[in-house]
Amino acid sequence: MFAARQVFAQSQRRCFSASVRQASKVTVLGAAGGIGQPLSLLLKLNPRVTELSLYDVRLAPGVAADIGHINTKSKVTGHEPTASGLKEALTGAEIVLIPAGVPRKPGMTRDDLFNTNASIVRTLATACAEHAPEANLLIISNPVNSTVPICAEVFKAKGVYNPKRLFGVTTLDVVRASRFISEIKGTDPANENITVIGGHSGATIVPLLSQSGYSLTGEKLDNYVYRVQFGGDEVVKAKDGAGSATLSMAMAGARFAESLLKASQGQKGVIEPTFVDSPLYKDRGVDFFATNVELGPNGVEKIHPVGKITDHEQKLLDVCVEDLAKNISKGVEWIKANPEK
Ligand SMILES: NC(=O)C1=CN([C@@H]2O[C@H](COP(=O)(O)OP(=O)(O)OC[C@H]3O[C@@H](n4cnc5c(N)ncnc54)[C@H](O)[C@@H]3O)[C@@H](O)[C@H]2O)C=CC1
Ligand SMILES: O=C([O-])CC(=O)C(=O)O
Repeated sequence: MFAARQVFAQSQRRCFSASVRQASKVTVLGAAGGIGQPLSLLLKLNPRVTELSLYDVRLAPGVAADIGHINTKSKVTGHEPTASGLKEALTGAEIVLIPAGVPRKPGMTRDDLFNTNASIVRTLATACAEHAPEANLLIISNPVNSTVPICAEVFKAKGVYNPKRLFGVTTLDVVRASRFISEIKGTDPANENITVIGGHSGATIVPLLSQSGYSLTGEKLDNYVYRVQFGGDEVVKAKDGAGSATLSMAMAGARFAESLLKASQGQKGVIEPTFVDSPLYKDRGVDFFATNVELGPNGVEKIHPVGKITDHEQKLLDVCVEDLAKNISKGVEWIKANPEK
């Protein structure tokens, strides 16, 4: 009996160590930018990260040297666009975050960034498919609604696409939705977790206040929804030509990476909203959709359905799905016409 129990305990330990990672290399592509620097700083402060690899077309070794002096255990390396720079930055990564690309200026939509950022993301996704095909890929570069489908096509073309490992980072929408309702209701934002579904721009961002038991109506509801959908524009306007959200985005990206690390290190019930390859609206031409997603050692563990919503939320959702279908097919068509050479 005792021997049998010992064998069982040993096999349990083996199972645990097979699925739970002890070393976690995290790579940031675009690490010297407005988001990249504070994001890298927050990752350096995270004890779950054992190696932090920073790549940018400029300044990454400098950022790495600076962050590397912080007295936490993780090793920090900086990589430049040399012949082997991207390969070294990516090899062995468990998580790759991509905030590389240009940000908006006042008067621009996220879609106005498409022409520049699509090719940056294509190049970086190609390198990820070659050097870190099994990593979790977290796309921050806008327009997320189109850059995520571009990455999926790059991975498919290389024969390494795993839909469970590709994530558009929409965490900032949830962070804002939670903060803004706490301002209205006088609650602690740390206790708010408003579900936000859809995509990551304007009308594709759909907050589901009703699922948290709130029932704003009329102008109050319209103002709230508008603020969540166009929170990014608020920051773009306030920065007055110097870019878009960087610090709140760094926090949101670090939170999402932390959740993935927790899940890969064995924690159960880790749920984050994220824009993933999703079955929910494929029949309406939408292959990617953000809802709450349970994370696990293999990336996406379970995609939650939208759940019960009000008629008003359903109207917002219908507009969202129509816009998203266009954003997604724009990315797919572009990458098919412009594959990486
Ligand atoms: N998903 C989201 O919720 C959010 C997304 N964003 C998006 O994140 C992106 C980055 O924004 P910021 O950091 O403010 O811009 P930034 O201009 O401050 O930084 C971008 C960095 O990317 C680097 N870069 C450019 N091309 C590269 C390449 N081929 N390889 C590696 N690095 C490259 C640049 O050198 C720069 O350091 C923008 O597209 C922005 O719209 C911004 C806020 C929120
Ligand atoms: O608004 C932008 O361009 C940047 C962004 O995605 C956000 O802040 O949500």
